Amino acid sequence: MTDINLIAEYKSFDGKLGFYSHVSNLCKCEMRFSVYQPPQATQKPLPVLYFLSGLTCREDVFMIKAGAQYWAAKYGIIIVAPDTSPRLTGTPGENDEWDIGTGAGFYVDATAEPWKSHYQMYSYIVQELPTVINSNFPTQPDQQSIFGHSMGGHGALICAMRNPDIYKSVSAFAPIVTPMNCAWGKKAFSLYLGNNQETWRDYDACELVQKVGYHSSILIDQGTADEFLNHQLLPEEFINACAKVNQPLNFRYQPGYDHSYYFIATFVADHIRHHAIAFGLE
Ligand SMILES: N[C@@H](CCC(=O)N[C@@H](CS)C(=O)NCC(=O)O)C(=O)O
Repeated sequence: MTDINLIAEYKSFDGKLGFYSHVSNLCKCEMRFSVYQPPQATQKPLPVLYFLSGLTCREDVFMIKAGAQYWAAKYGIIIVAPDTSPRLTGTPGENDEWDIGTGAGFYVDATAEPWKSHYQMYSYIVQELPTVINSNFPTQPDQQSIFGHSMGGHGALICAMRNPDIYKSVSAFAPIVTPMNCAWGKKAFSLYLGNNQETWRDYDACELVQKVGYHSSILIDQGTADEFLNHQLLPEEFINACAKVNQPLNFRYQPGYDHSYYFIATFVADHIRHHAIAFGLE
């Protein structure tokens, strides 16, 4: 049993929403996450769906703003939302800019100084956090899926494509699909991974889909009024990359929607249903 500390707990849709902290061996600091356990969790082990948030978010934002708990309770799925980076690590510069360091871990394992001592978000999400969750909550460890938003959409896509045996399904809201080719990604990858762009490829969804693909259809929603659409998110790159290798992709442009959680809340039911189907719950 890995030690976790309960910070706060709320009844929600007959289930339980909890906020927790634990000491991460990989990130070498206290990390926080939230878990929604639907009412079915008191009766039997359930599938787990991980949600990775975007830049500047914490472990609470998805639970507060997306309205996912109703759907998690309907299908009987545990939802876990981790923080987006280590915090208070003492890494020089960690709090200087909103798109680097705190709140901006980019779901990579940093290899460059000064980030590499704490910023190990890829392995944290794929290995350490699931171990913590599976040893403290009534989960079915062989039934895991992942989704996310923006930077977290990028995280979900790369985690799923690199670990198709771990994740039954993947979906994303307004994901960064080619961090190697957008300003946010270039800045983060050059700082976290160094300047050798060869090492960036395994963290780029457009590269990965052509190299390894994914075993099932990927669902993506993207608002057409998203302020980051044309210079950061570059969805057409992913649509083209999937087409090249015949990767099944359900890409939906949503007219008039922006990058906010109002957009996510509008389509969250479709995403949870996508994962419920993969879990055999519908
Ligand atoms: N701080 C940035 C925007 C950051 C941003 O839009 N973050 C998105 C994820 S990429 C988010 O979900 N923010 C939290 C929220 O909307 O509650 C800016 O001012 O341009």
